[in-house]
Amino acid sequence: MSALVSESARLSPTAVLGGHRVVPVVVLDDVGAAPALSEALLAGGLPVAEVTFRTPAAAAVLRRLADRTDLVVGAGTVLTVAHVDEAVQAGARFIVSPGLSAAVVRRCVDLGVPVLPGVATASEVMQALDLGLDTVKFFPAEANGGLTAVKALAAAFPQVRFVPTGGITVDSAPTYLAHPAVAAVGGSWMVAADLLASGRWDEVAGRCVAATSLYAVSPGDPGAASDAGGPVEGVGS
Ligand SMILES: O=C(O)C(=O)C[C@H](O)[C@H](O)COP(=O)(O)O
Repeated sequence: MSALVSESARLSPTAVLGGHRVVPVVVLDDVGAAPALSEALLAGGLPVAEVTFRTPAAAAVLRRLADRTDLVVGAGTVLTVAHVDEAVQAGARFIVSPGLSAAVVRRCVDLGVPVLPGVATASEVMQALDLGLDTVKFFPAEANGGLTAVKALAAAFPQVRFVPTGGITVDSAPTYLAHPAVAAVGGSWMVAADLLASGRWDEVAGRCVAATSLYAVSPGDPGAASDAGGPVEGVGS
């Protein structure tokens, strides 16, 4: 294994997920709701959250969620190097972007934080490969051709794994997850804004249970759930 491959494996954003293959994408502007959200995710058996940097409260929400060492919390909608720094300081254990910024990727690599940049085209996959990555988000998945597009990209790039996100539902997720090039999917359906706003935590937990029923968590996966509280530097090591 080359040094480049070894490094990219160490920084794999999916290794940090502890074998989980659905990433709840959270948009929350009420920091006070973070503890209840943590409990709902844990009760639903899906101890993972991507907190999007789309609200002024994002860093504070991320910090509150990351207080729980039994949750793996990352940051989404990370657009700039400054966002990366803010997210990591708040406890983000992985970074997700809607697009591919070499500056964002390089900052994450420098900090030793797994990064999942968004791609929508073959050219962007090639840029990700040039940056030493082997796992990318496919975004916005449904708007860009869905599973048909994933299959076409995977045929050209068999060394790449994809995390389709954007427009995916509990109904469409299984067909994505069944494709060998799909490492995981992201989505907001189990943490929908209306559920969070109205405090329907039982429904959030129930949707998490339904999401986890779509895949089997392999105990042999790198960064397995028992390591969920480990430091970023330990991911995949
Ligand atoms: O900006 C980012 O980095 C993101 O992560 C965007 C989210 O992945 C999508 O907004 C989730 O899409 P829905 O499941 O359709 O709500």
